[in-house]
Amino acid sequence: MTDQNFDNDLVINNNINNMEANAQSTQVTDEQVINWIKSRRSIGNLTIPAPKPNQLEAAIECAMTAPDHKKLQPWRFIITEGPRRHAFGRALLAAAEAKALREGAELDERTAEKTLKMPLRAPMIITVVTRMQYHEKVPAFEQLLSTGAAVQNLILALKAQGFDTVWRTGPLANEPAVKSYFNVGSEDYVTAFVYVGSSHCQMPSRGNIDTANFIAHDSE
Ligand SMILES: Cc1cc2nc3c(=O)[nH]c(=O)nc-3n(C[C@H](O)[C@H](O)[C@H](O)COP(=O)(O)O)c2cc1C
Repeated sequence: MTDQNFDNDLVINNNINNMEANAQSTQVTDEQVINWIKSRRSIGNLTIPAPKPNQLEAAIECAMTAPDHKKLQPWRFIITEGPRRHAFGRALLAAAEAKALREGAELDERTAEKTLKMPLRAPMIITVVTRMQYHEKVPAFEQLLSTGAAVQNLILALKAQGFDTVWRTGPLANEPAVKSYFNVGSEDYVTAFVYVGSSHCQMPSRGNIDTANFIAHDSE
């Protein structure tokens, strides 16, 4: 991002502390944007408010700008809210029971209760599915990665509008009972459950991010 970009058009909504649609906008610096990206933290327990339809739409539009080889648009977004979270919980429980049975184990009552209540940890869950398409130039892993990029855009766009999130998938996400609940084909993947809501929780900052062991320069 150059200073010129910044001067010209970099405006983001500054309503992080004001979840009511306060249309105040502020010009921000490149450094502020970088620090804002680095400040993202996952929050496990979320409450209302959840995004309004226009906020959700904006976030999904951002998700759909993810890099996408051959424009396959392999992603689908399924919104679960309100009482449907109980139905989703029942699907997770059915999945956990089937998995346990398959593995010759038994689900104890505490785990069953916890599983049933999982979707109640946020007022909204966005299930992101990768709908695999055959394309000779776009292997499955690229379609999954593209969906992952869409999820990250979604999360950042929700954060920009004042919402907290956590990306969960867990061992039940692609169990048959869950896929069947969301009408996900056998070749397709539940790529994310993005739990969305609000929180007053202040997560500790990440501190310094040490990149040294993660970067190599291609040189002779
Ligand atoms: C594909 C994927 C699946 C994940 N599944 C879970 C999960 O099931 N449960 C969980 O607690 N965290 C899960 N995480 C990790 C959290 O989203 C989060 O990144 C992690 O708790 C670290 O917190 P931070 O985002 O604040 O750094 C998953 C992350 C990814 C990318």
